[in-house]
Amino acid sequence: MDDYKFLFKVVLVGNAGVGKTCLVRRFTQGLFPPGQGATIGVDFMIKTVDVDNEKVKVMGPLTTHFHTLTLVLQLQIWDTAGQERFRSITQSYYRSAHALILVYDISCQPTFDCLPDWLREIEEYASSKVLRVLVGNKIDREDREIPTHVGEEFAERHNMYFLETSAKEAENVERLFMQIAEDLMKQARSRDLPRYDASATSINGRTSTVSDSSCCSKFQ
Ligand SMILES: Nc1nc2c(ncn2[C@@H]2O[C@H](COP(=O)(O)OP(=O)(O)OP(=O)(O)O)[C@@H](O)[C@H]2O)c(=O)[nH]1
Repeated sequence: MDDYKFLFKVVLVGNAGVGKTCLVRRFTQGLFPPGQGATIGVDFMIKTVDVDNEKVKVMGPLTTHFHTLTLVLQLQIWDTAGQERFRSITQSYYRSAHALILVYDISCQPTFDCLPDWLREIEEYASSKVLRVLVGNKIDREDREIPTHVGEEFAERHNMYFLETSAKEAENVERLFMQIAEDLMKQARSRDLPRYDASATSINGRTSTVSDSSCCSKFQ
């Protein structure tokens, strides 16, 4: 059995208090922390999100047989501080991100108004290939200020995926991260999973990389 471990870096950004930490805690620990304090600098968590098996045909000079590959997918989720004073620290985490989640609070107009500033930062510091997702959080709240279609239009205009979530009510949180994982996995598969052909007698020792900034390796 051969295992391939894919590690993808996902970074959350957005104004202070929009719920970045709560989204991460909901996804990684299944809870909504009471009295969540502001993030200082950057925090990170790892979650193994998917284990997939793939049968591949291995054709040797004498025999042809099937091999089962176990694909293990991990998300390394970086939760950055929204406060301005941490900005120079958090910027340094953009570069190696495979996906960036830009979060605003649907009940707080200023967090939406700041999105263009965040996009400028992303453009300046992140890879141009980064997967960008816009998230309107706190949809459980009744004092909504930003209608869904406004968020949707903004995302469309800037080539981003869009999703509304509630970390509190666990709405769309799993879907958000799983969609990202699936997309990144799709990219990785189309690029770098080893190919098996007539000349391949052994698949041992192959290493798969997700992209130039990735950390993805075969483990024994
Ligand atoms: N109603 C509601 N409140 C939420 C939700 N998500 C987070 N909150 C609340 O919003 C506040 C800020 O949440 P955090 O997760 O700390 O926000 P943050 O974006 O990580 O903030 P910084 O670390 O300062 O950047 C907390 O009081 C949370 O309880 C949500 O989905 N619904």
